[in-house]
Amino acid sequence: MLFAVRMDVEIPRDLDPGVRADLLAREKAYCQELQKSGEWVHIWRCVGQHANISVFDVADNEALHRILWDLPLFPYMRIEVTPLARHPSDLAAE
Ligand SMILES: O=C(O)C[C@H]1C=CC(=O)O1
Repeated sequence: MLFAVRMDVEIPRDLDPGVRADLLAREKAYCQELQKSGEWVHIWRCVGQHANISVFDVADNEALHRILWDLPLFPYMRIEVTPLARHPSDLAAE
């Protein structure tokens, strides 16, 4: 199942710099691990914002929920999930 996910990140400005650096490093490693497994298909930066739009290809809603819940930055994110279906005008669907 495909999902578009928008993640808006807001890390408190007063967070300890070491904690912040560790969180960002763990987030990057987790994201890249899921890209290698094929579940995190795309990640795009939203220009000028600490936000991304990503596409996930996962087994079901529960699998996506688990992935998002385990994001190291999860406590500092607002997340919007949109389930995707093939568009009838998509050439690939013909
Ligand atoms: O900066 C972000 O967009 C948040 C986050 C999601 C994956 C990752 O590596 O960082």
